[in-house]
Amino acid sequence: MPLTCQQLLTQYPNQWQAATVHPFLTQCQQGSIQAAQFNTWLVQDYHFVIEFTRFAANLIQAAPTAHLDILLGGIIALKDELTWFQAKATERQLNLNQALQPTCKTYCQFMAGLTQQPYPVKATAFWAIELAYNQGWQGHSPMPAPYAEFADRWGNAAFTTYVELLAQQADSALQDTDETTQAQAETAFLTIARLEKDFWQMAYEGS
Ligand SMILES: Cc1ncc(CO)c(N)n1
Repeated sequence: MPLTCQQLLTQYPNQWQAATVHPFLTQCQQGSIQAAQFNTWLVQDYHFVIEFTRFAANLIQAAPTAHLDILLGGIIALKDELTWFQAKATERQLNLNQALQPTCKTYCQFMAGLTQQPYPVKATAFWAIELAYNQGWQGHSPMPAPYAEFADRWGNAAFTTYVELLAQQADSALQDTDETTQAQAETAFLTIARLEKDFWQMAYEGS
């Protein structure tokens, strides 16, 4: 039986919960997050999304033709997202040219390493990274201003649909793979779960 995205979620509920439920999100929802902590997350996530965009390009390079339409839609969303991050940083008078924190650097290096993996592993990882934010922000919605627009960006229903389509594409790529590739996809999923948890925590560790 080939591995599926749903199977990964069913098999590792605790790891996935830790990736998508965190005091950072709870405090955004309660409006009690410290500005410095939110700003740390924002600047680091901007850098993360830059690297994620490069990963998306690499995924497209390896994708079967039938998967391009959904992935190109993702690229358009990332173009908007990068511009939006810049606008949010300007509003908050944040300098985006800050050094990457160790956790962000580790996550970016992990994504760069995924480019060496076979397409089914890349597709599973791309899905998991988007699902983490979709579920994390949606699961702590609604949020009060000024956090509502952050919660909506990743928690909105259209984004949920996009993530479901990414799961279908990853599932179809996983269908015809050997056990080694499936094990690599599973390892990537678990690494992403850990890095997502660490990424929320990072907001409390630097400024
Ligand atoms: C850390 C992290 N994970 C996932 C996403 C979703 O793209 C993001 N922006 N940042």
